[in-house]
Amino acid sequence: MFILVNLKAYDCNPVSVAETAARVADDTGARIAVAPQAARLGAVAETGVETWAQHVSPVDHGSHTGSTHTAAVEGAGAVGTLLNHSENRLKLADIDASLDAADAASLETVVCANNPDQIAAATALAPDAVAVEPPALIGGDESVATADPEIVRDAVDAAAAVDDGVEVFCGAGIATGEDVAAARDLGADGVLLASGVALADDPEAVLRDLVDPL
Ligand SMILES: O=C(CO)COP(=O)(O)O
Repeated sequence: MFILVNLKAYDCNPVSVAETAARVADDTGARIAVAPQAARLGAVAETGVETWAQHVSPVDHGSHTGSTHTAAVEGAGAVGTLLNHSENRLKLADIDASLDAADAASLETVVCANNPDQIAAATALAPDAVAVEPPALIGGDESVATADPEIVRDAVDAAAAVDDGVEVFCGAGIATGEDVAAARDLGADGVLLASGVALADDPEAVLRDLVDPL
């Protein structure tokens, strides 16, 4: 199971979370990645943790003020990127173009989606993985794997029906090892989570608990 920690724009110390995640990954052999704000990618990558961008722009080099170019992200040390997070939705054509840009920079890709129908559409664009995250459960206390197990199962089936080489992750409300185990039992290959780590008093304890069942 892949544990991808999205720090969003939370008021936390990304380097400290990254150092902790790197230590827990080293100690346990679990695959843990951290996705900070774009401006902190380099600092996070320097900790040695697997580093992901939260978003990349669907643009080539050129006159694109304010964009997040994949080459810059890769140059800062990121190895992957989220796309189409429910808090940063993209047009279909822009997801496609961002995937091309990510491929050109050799970034791994996870396209987020709200529901199994969107998961099928996202899978057709051939990212490395898709992630189902019901917006209503994001930032909540109950994990998607227990609050809405059907959506995870249906997302796994929807992706497999289109391309069984695309992995399926789930996210929203995941904060414990039990949540990760439940997601795995529903067929997920990984989890996305944010507030459970970014807002934790003791991120190390949360990360160790998350990977405990793996
Ligand atoms: O949006 C998410 C991860 O990308 C999930 O957020 P929470 O873990 O805070 O529910």
